[in-house]
Amino acid sequence: MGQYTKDIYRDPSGPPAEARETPYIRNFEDTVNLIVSKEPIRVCVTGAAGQIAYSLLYSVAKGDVFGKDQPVNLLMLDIAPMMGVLEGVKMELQDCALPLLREVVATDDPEVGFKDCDVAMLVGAMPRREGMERKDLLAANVKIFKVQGQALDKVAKKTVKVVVVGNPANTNACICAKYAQSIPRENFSALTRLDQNRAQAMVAEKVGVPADAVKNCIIWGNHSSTQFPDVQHATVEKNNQKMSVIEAVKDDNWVKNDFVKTVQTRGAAVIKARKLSSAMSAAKAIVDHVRDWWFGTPEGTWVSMAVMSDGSYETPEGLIYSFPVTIDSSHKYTIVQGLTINDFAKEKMDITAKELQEEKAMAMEACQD
Ligand SMILES: NC(=O)C1=CN([C@@H]2O[C@H](COP(=O)(O)OP(=O)(O)OC[C@H]3O[C@@H](n4cnc5c(N)ncnc54)[C@H](O)[C@@H]3O)[C@@H](O)[C@H]2O)C=CC1
Ligand SMILES: O=C(O)CCC(=O)C(=O)O
Repeated sequence: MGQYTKDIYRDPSGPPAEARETPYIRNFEDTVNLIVSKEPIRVCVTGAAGQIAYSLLYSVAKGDVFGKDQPVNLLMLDIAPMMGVLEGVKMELQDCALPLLREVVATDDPEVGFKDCDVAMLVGAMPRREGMERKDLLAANVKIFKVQGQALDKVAKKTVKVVVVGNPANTNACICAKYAQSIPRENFSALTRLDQNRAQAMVAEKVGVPADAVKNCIIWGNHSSTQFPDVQHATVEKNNQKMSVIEAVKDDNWVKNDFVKTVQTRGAAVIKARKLSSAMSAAKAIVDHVRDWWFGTPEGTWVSMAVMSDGSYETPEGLIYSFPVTIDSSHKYTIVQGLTINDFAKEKMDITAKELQEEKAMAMEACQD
């Protein structure tokens, strides 16, 4: 991949190089100057030869996640038998001629893939097939995350932000964090944004508004069929009026039954229809998750992320549990506090916590082998 230099894009009529320490935007050329003046960040995507990565890598490389002025070095990790395929993905990325894309590395060595990385998107793992629960993947996949945790611990930046996507995502993230002791716990998360997006889209359809008119749907707990999609605190804007989703939907039975069940089992429904698990929507959700972690959440809105439980809402500490969080401009998230939890919600939140405790126990055992 050719390296850009500031000189190639310098505006000849502009100030001399020494006066350009502070980037400014005046015209197209100055925008390009701004891009070339930023240091590339190092982003690792694992499972890079797989179906989710095929959409995700393009989005990252074209600026959907870290912004249109942030160059990226892509570190693509997969297993040895996939190196041929990965070379093809690398060629395609190069052939996109993307201005933000700098170095592209294809490797099967986690210590190369995670070297000095700023962000790690851990997608690589075995996907489930029709009829399986995500926890059926546990024994096979959890060991991948032990090895990757150890490698992150050794070679990644201590500020690295990690999102685990490979299932069972919450428990894999828990194991990854456990084996990366030198990296703060709060730097590890698992993806429940796809579930949030599904919930948001379902409510929007029910109310008859665009998806972005619905805010603050929550996913509590595990990215599994025990998760609790909750719209008790969500809002919707319809005909220039903001109201609660409960008020707009006016169907308590739907909110408590059809809605919850459909979101919980949407992954399985996609597998049944496509004979493959969600990929386009998963890649979009990863983009949403990491973009919000990087830039922060807009005032008055929260997003769902599975993060290390600190006991908020009486959840057991030490699980990677999905909560509503707000994020500030320095990448720090805070679990939203003080939401009213009714008996219906409490029961659902406990069920998913119990499943996570069981998964964690099984995962710890699998990691002893
Ligand atoms: N949390 C979520 O919302 C979602 C999670 N998923 C999960 O994401 C994972 C990936 O899904 P797809 O991309 O569809 O699967 P895929 O089978 O198309 O790709 C997975 C890739 O991971 C690679 N891989 C396996 N072991 C690896 C290792 N140790 N290191 C690096 N790469 C490794 C495989 O060689 C393959 O290229 C699955 O576990 C799936 O269940 C999928 C959709 C949503
Ligand atoms: O359902 C699965 O096991 C794979 C895909 C997934 O996690 C999802 O679509 O939510």
